[in-house]
Amino acid sequence: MATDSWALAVDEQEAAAESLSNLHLKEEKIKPEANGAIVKTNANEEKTDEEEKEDRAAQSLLNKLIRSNLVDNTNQVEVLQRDPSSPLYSVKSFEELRLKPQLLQGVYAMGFNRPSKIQENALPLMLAEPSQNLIAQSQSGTGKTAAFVLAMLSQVEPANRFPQCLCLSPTYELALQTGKVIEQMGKFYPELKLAYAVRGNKLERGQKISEQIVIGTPGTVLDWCSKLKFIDPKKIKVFVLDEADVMIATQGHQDQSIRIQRMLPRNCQMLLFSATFEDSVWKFAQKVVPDPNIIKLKREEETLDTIKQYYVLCNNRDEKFQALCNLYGAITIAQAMIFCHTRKTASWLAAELSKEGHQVALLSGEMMVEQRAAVIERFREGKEKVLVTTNVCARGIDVEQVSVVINFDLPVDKDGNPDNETYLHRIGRTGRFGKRGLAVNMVDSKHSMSILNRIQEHFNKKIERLDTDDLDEIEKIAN
Ligand SMILES: Nc1ncnc2c1ncn2[C@@H]1O[C@H](COP(=O)(O)OP(=O)(O)OP(=O)(O)O)[C@@H](O)[C@H]1O
Repeated sequence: MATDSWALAVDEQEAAAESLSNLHLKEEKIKPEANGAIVKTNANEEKTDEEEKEDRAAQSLLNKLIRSNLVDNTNQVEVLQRDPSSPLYSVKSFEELRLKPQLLQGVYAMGFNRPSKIQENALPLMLAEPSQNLIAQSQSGTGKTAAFVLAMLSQVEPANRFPQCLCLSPTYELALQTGKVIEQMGKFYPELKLAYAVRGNKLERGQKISEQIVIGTPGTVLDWCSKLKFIDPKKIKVFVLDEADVMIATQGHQDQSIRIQRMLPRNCQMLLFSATFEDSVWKFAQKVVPDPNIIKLKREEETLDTIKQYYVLCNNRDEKFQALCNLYGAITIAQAMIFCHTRKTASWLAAELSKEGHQVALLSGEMMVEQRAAVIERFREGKEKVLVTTNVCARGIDVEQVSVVINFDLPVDKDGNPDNETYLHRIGRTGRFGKRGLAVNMVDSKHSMSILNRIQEHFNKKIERLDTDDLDEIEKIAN
């Protein structure tokens, strides 16, 4: 097994390097279209060390860039009200929210017909009088951004030329994405202006900003509120903490957010949104949102119940490749994702498949975020049917319509043990929305066979052997 442990060491190094390089964002390309906000977009000035290292932010951005629709979620919403007598009810239409006409126009201009589940529950609460605090959790892509943007836009008074709503985002790029939603939704309010408090946006000392909404990263917002005094925090009516889970993964952001929150008036409405609710997020949420109402919408459970799982026994990488070629016709009936452990294997495999005349896409950690988004977008549109990628690179990215997953390498953790969570996450998405999923695992050594056995035991689900030289068997799995 000497070669195995050596390979694992190489893999580990590559995987670590991959996660580090995930945030090589091409900042100068994204230009905010803020009305009146001046933003200097110098990449070097913009990034902090923490942001470089943080790859959750890149995943979140990728998901935002590739997503054009709401994520379907049939799970129930859990609502915990602070005051049980407060009139909390769900709304089924945007009209029922009695939004200002300009906002209703903005919502419809964005193509939204009715509120999403989180919007339906959170909006009446956020718009209630007197104002209420809220902690809301719902998976990425379920409409949280639109929800708090509507809350900010409903409460802002455009005639007042000073900041009234403050929104914190974990990174520059995520701040720009949210800024775009504010601009789109608020476009029928011509007098409304938005400022980006991000590093690189240098204003003259002593200046007071007149934009009614400020969106930015915690460090710069803190400077603008305290040291530089561009913003009077006492005049803020609505304070939003977006992507709290991504936020606290970045060192320093948590403390800065708390320091900003302490400068705000007592009656300022505090809203906190997160895609997940680990303990750390929850603790942070309770520190920055006093007396909260809580809305939770669970992520749909991933399950292996509707998925046919197979393994193919091979002796080496070339045999795995041959087996994959034998399977190719069957797997490309649907869209397939092929996972490799390292970038090197992924690049090799994509090149070999292309040489065989197959059209495949490669998603790799060394690509810039926009390049990765473009690859996933093409795949999502069905322009390529097969996407070759690594686990690190594809972690946390939702590609909903995949119904075939090939583990060219089985998922292992950094100690070389089976990574059951990743296995479930990769495969457990394939059979969603009633579609049947298919998973094929390539095994090429005693070591990988033992990993497969441990995965079987863990999930208590049998993984059948598949002979890829047997055409009848291949036909069977395709149907
Ligand atoms: N009511 C709606 N009707 C139709 N589309 C919507 C609605 N609300 C949001 N969307 C769209 O759904 C997608 C996801 O929404 P949004 O970005 O608000 O989700 P999110 O929960 O904030 O995601 P994240 O956790 O990644 O920030 C966006 O493309 C958005 O334009």
